[in-house]
Order: sequence, then C-alpha cells, then structure tokens
Amino acid sequence: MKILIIGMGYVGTTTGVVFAHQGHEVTGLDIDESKITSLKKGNLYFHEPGLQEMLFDQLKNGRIQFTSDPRAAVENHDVLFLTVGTPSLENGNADLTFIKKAAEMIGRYKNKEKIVVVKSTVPLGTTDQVEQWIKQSTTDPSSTHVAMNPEFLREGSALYDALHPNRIVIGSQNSKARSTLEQLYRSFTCPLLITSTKAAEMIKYASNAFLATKISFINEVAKLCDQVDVQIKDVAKGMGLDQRIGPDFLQAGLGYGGSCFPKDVKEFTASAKSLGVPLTILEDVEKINKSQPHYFINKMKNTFPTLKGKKVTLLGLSFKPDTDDIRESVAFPIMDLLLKEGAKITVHDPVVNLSTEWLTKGVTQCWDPYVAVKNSDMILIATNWSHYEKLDWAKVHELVTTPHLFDGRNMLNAEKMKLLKFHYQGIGYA
Ligand SMILES: NC(=O)C1=CN([C@@H]2O[C@H](COP(=O)(O)OP(=O)(O)OC[C@H]3O[C@@H](n4cnc5c(N)ncnc54)[C@H](O)[C@@H]3O)[C@@H](O)[C@H]2O)C=CC1
Ligand SMILES: O=C(O)[C@H]1O[C@H](OP(=O)(O)OP(=O)(O)OC[C@H]2O[C@@H](n3ccc(=O)[nH]c3=O)[C@H](O)[C@@H]2O)[C@H](O)[C@@H](O)[C@@H]1O
Repeated sequence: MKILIIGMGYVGTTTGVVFAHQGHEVTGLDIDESKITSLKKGNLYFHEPGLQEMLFDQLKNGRIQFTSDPRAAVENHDVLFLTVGTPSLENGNADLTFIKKAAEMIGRYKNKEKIVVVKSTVPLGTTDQVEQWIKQSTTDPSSTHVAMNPEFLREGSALYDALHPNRIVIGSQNSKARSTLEQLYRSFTCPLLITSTKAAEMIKYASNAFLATKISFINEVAKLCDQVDVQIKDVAKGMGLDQRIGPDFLQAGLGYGGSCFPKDVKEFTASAKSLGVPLTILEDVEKINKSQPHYFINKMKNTFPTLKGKKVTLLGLSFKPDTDDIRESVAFPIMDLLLKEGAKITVHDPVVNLSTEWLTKGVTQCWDPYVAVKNSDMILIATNWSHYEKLDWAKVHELVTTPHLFDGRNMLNAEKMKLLKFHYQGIGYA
C-alpha cells in the first residue's frame, strides 16, 4: 500500500517506519523542515530504542521517504494518516489547530478519492469534523473516506508496541476506509475491533484516563503506607496478582508525566464536563498527580528542615526512561520547588540536554553521574532509567557528603541501599 503520514513526530515517525518495515511504500510529511532534513539523512532526531536502525534500513531499501512538499505528497497518495500533535489549551480542551490545518491542507491539494485516517488522539466528533474541514476546503468533487485509528504505543518502547499491539481499533462508518485498514493490518495477530469513529475516539481517552487513574490510586495508597509502615511494593504485588487488576501501572512514585496522560486526562474531563457529565474521578486523578512533587519535597524536608544551600543531585530529566521527551516531566516542577527552597541543583540524565533557561537559573548539568553526585547532600531520583540501577552505589556513597537517597520512582532495592549505609527513602514506606 502507498501511505502518506502527515506529522513526523514520535507517533508519525514510528508508524511510518513500521509500515515500511511491513513492506508498504511510505512517505513522511512534516511542516518542520529541520525534522525532514534530519530524517532524510537517516538521523532520528529523538531518542527511541531500535527505531534509528529500522529507519536506516527502510531508507536504504527505498520503502520510506520524507518530504516537506504537501502538494505532491497529497496528490500522490490515496491513504493518508494524520499524526499531528493535539496539545492542551489553557482550559484543558485539546487544541485542534494542527489537525484543522492539516485537514485543510488535504482539502487544498486533494485531486482524487482519498482515505484519511486520524491517528492523533482527538476529542469526540473530531474525525467527522475532519471530513467536514476537508470538504469545505476542496474543489475536488471525489469522495473522502475517513476513519479513526487510535495509537496506543508508549514512548521508550514505541517500536515494540507498534509491532506487537494489544489491539487495533478501527473507528469508521465508511466501508471503504474500514476495508482498507483491515487490509493494512491483516498481518497482525491481535484482536481488531471495528467501531464508530466516536467510539474509537473515546476508547483512546478512556484507556489513557484509566491508566492514569491506576497510577494516582496507587500513589494515594502509598501515602497511607508511609503512615502505617507497610511496603507499597508488597501491596502492589499482592494486588497485581489478581488477574482482574493486573500488575501494570501500579508503580508508585512521583506521578505520571509525558505528552499524553496529563493532556488527555484534562481533555476528557473538560469535554465530559461541557456535556454535563462531570468525571469527578479524573479531577481527583489530576489533583493527586500534581500533589506528588510537593509530597516528596515535604518528605525531604522532614529529614532536612531547610534545603537552603544544600546540594541536591537530581537523577533523570525525561518523563520516563528510554526517551528524551521532557514534555510534562515531573523533574521540572521538582526543580522549581527545590530552587524556591534555596537548594543548589546538579542534574544528570543519560540523553536529555538541559535548556539554557534552567542553566541560567543556576542548575548545573553533568553527563557523568559520578561527577554529578560528588559532594551532594542528597540524591533524588526523578526518572527510573536503568542506568541508575547499574550505578556503583558503594562508589557513590564515597563521593557524596551525606548519603541521603530519595528515590522518587521506588526503583532501587531499599534493603540493599540500607546495607550500603544510605539513608534511603522512597514513596510508600520503602
Ligand atoms: N507520543 C506518544 O507516545 C503518543 C502520542 N499519541 C498522539 O499522537 C499525536 C501526535 O503525538 P506526537 O507524535 O507525540 O506529537 P509530536 O509533537 O511529536 O509530532 C507532531 C508533528 O506534526 C507536525 N505537524 C504539525 N502540523 C502539521 C501539518 N499541517 N503537516 C505536517 N506536519 C505537521 C509537527 O511539526 C510535529 O513534527 C497526538 O495526538 C498524541 O496525543 C498517541 C499515542 C502515543
Ligand atoms: O497516548 C499516549 O501518548 C500514550 O500514553 C502512555 O504512554 P507514555 O506516556 O509514552 O508512557 P507510560 O509508560 O504510559 O508512562 C507515562 C507516565 O506514567 C508514569 N508511570 C507509569 C506506570 C506506573 O506504574 N507508574 C508511573 O508513575 C511514567 O513514569 C510516566 O511518567 C500510554 O501508556 C500509551 O498506551 C499511550 O499510547
């Protein structure tokens, strides 16, 4: 199949490379010239394990190409995927500017029948609206067949998730769009669910909202564990062994970040409210999530009544391991709070480059974790990169001024750290 992917971000690039890997002829289009220039050279401009190699292979065998020419791209393809961003507006609703502009661009250059698949996460009714936007901006009389095909990949394991999805959802009332997508996904062995466009839109939001709820739930239980000396890890394990609950997304810590959970919880809550259905549970999920950094800093202040002048080494800047994505990463509100307390911050992350804005605020970045921890009064883990599990913690102990270790991701073995004479604290008694 000849496929055009519009929006070469995390989702679009992964989707395009995977379709090419499966033998399709893919073109990636973006309005950001620098991304296209980089991708044309085979340079993945973001960090995603395994994707760079697959991109290079697909470029070499000619199954993927990149362009910033929308006219030629739209004219030469029949199947178009929309993977542009849908960030949050101030009021919590999704900003559909990119989706609208991309739809109008399709309309402008449309020269024949097109199948347009919305893969971006979009609020209820947007896919049908995309069809209208295309119609309103075209002079071409031939049909547009739309579908909603939500994406469920996670950053950091995007390639694996795209190759091995749990399910594929095709939302469309249009038989041509449906059958094209069924054909496209026929080699996948997972369940394929056919729904209306609106149901597909809602499945995506409800899934992300539910996962975020699991995280906030376990974070609340962890606070209770702190009060009664119960290990949250034992509680999560015991809960997760119930097949109806499952072990995933029960890792207590500093809360969820990233480009999706925060914005999708906000959008789902805001749009439901405007329909007269307040999703109060999600309002609490967000509140709990926002309180996590404060809760953790207060924990630190129980040990250090003042953080003024203390050297804090913060390990991890990305919103989760194996990505360089810092959108809504909890490391940043944590740094804000620490700066307000007068702490001196040194950060380490395996891949993220700290912006000059933070450097001018006085934060120091070190690429060597052993240099970062030198003479620190306390270490705070904000991202559970496996690098931190593998550190020589005995060596770290020798380098620090005082061996206080605040593990905001409960990622290290508390007993082992205590044996190494660290004053170790996580969230949920650990
Ligand atoms: N990042 C993730 O892990 C996941 C994201 N999603 C959803 O997928 C969508 C995209 O997310 P990301 O890939 O993270 O976004 P992103 O911000 O990384 O990429 C979006 C890309 O679209 C481009 N773009 C904007 N307007 C365009 C236009 N008119 N024509 C061509 N390109 C255009 C931008 O320049 C950018 O490169 C969002 O709706 C998100 O909620 C869904 C599942 C996973
Ligand atoms: O719509 C999206 O963009 C994607 O959002 C999430 O994927 P992602 O944000 O990439 O990463 P997750 O692994 O879900 O982690 C999100 C955040 O939750 C935190 N988290 C995750 C799991 C957990 O048990 N505890 C916890 O605090 C992580 O540290 C991270 O900050 C979903 O898992 C994907 O299915 C979805 O496609």
